[in-house]
Amino acid sequence: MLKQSGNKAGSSWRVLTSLLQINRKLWPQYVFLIICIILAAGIDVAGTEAFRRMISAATDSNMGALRESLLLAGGVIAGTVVLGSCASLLTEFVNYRSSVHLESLMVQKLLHMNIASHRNYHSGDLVKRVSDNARNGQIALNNNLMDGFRVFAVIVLNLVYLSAINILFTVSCLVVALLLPFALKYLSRKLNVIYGHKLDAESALNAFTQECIDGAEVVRTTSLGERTDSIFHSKYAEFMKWTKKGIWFESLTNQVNFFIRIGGMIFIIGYGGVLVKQEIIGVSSVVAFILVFWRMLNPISNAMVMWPRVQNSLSQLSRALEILEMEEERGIHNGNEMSRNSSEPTMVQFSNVSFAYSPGRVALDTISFTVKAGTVTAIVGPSGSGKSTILQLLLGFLQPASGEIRIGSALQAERDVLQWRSDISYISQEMYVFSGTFFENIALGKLDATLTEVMNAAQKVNMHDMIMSTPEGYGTLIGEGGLTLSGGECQRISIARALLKQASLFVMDEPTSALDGENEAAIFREFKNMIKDKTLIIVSHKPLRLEQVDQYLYLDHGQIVEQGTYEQLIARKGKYYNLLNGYEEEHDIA
Ligand SMILES: Nc1ncnc2c1ncn2[C@@H]1O[C@H](COP(=O)(O)OP(=O)(O)OP(=O)(O)O)[C@@H](O)[C@H]1O
Repeated sequence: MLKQSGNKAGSSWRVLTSLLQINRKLWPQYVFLIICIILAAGIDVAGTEAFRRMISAATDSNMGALRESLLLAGGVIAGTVVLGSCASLLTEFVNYRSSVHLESLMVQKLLHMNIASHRNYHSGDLVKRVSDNARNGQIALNNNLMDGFRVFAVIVLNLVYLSAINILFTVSCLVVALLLPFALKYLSRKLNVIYGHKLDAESALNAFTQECIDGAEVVRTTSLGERTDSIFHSKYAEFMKWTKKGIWFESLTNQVNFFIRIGGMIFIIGYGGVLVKQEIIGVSSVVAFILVFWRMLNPISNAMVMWPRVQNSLSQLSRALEILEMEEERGIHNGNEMSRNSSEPTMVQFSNVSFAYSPGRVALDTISFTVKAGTVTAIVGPSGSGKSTILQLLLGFLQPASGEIRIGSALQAERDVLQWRSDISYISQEMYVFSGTFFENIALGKLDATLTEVMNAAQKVNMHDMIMSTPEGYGTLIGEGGLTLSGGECQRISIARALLKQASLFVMDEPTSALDGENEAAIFREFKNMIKDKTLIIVSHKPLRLEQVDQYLYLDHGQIVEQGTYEQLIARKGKYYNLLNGYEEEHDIA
């Protein structure tokens, strides 16, 4: 089952504390930013006081007091400019650093996470979690939290200031202002639930869209078109349902916000007028109250929509954290053992190995075999018999439920998985060409490879002439945005990559499935030269009939049912014999 929903990482508080830990190197910058915000709120209060004094001085015709209040206003303007610039520069800095840091942690995690967990997610969903949820969620959270500090500081400092003028008036105004959070609490909670559903629906829609694009050929060449259309529309309708609900609730939130603002202002003007008439406060103080509340209502209104926004960014970030909490491959960070990384041939041994992808569905059932150093073993058998599972276990992508796997004297369960893999040259069934040049793609097998080494490898897989016929030769771009290669050419590139690695053990999963007879023969001729001092394990659907294969393992329903040389299996006239006969008849091979 592919995962779509992302609220596993837990409560908002847990997401917040995890992010604080992740960004601990940025704590000094965060603290400095908060100090700037508090100082800016203090300057805001000083601005109101300067205004109040100006009005008072003007009504009293006191020129000395007017000059002083103008000086104070000048200081307020200068302080606002300096602190505002510091705060915006720091905000940009922490936004950039924290989002890039989170994204890079996620990319590292994706490279190191257990392959079984990786398969639980759709690739489109993973891309969205890294490049959208992590980046936008982190930036939105920073901005919303800093807005929160700003609002808190503005409210507290302004209330202290107003209390110095008249406590009763201040408390009454505060009560009116506090109506806002209570009125909007219910709406915010609803909005949060809606945002969660909307994210899930959007994720499911994106994953399905990517599947349609990736499988475009299959959709077109089968009768899937109409079905695909109807699934897309139902997913789109689900997404739109939550989008519309979200818009409606946002609009309701804004309306409630508006009415409380206007009501509050009417209350302040009315009550202030009564206090002036009773000569308890002066007109300049009422103006100060009006100014402060006019300014405070904005932060309070923002505070009300801020919590749903914080919730939205936290639910985005919980999808990112879910990836960071995934189990990594065993021993990935140990690095305390020296790698063998030798090109000496080595023995491979499976002892009583069992594996099940899910309880009750056994893929491999207590299998044991030995591949002697420097020999070639072909694993054959019908589809679903467990051939690829053996390779996945050998490569350490999967862990056996029971039994042991050894390369030479090294026991897999005791070794760092990266060092273990450094001894293996793997040619996968899925040939992947990265976006880059021919040189870069082949040199992935050996990162310090020279052009001559890369050319040698390309020559061995019959690709050199083709590469030299392209405009830039080995510098020609291939993959996405570059030259498009055929399946067979991609396969030859990945074989060249593996040849360059020069490991002690070659493991090949259907290595020539996309090749025509001529290229297949050429590659196997080359293998013959290459593998004369190597151990080689080949998995194949086809009943490979290669003269250099020393041992065949015939797999059926997760068990090795036949084992021996070509001659032994033919003489036995068992399952391998039948498979070979059937294949040769089907392909008209004499
Ligand atoms: N990721 C997976 N999750 C669940 N079951 C799986 C998974 N991969 C393989 N299986 C099941 O495990 C069994 C062995 O699969 P495996 O891919 O090893 O067979 P195979 O012989 O390599 O098949 P093929 O030749 O078609 O590639 C099959 O029953 C298959 O359905």
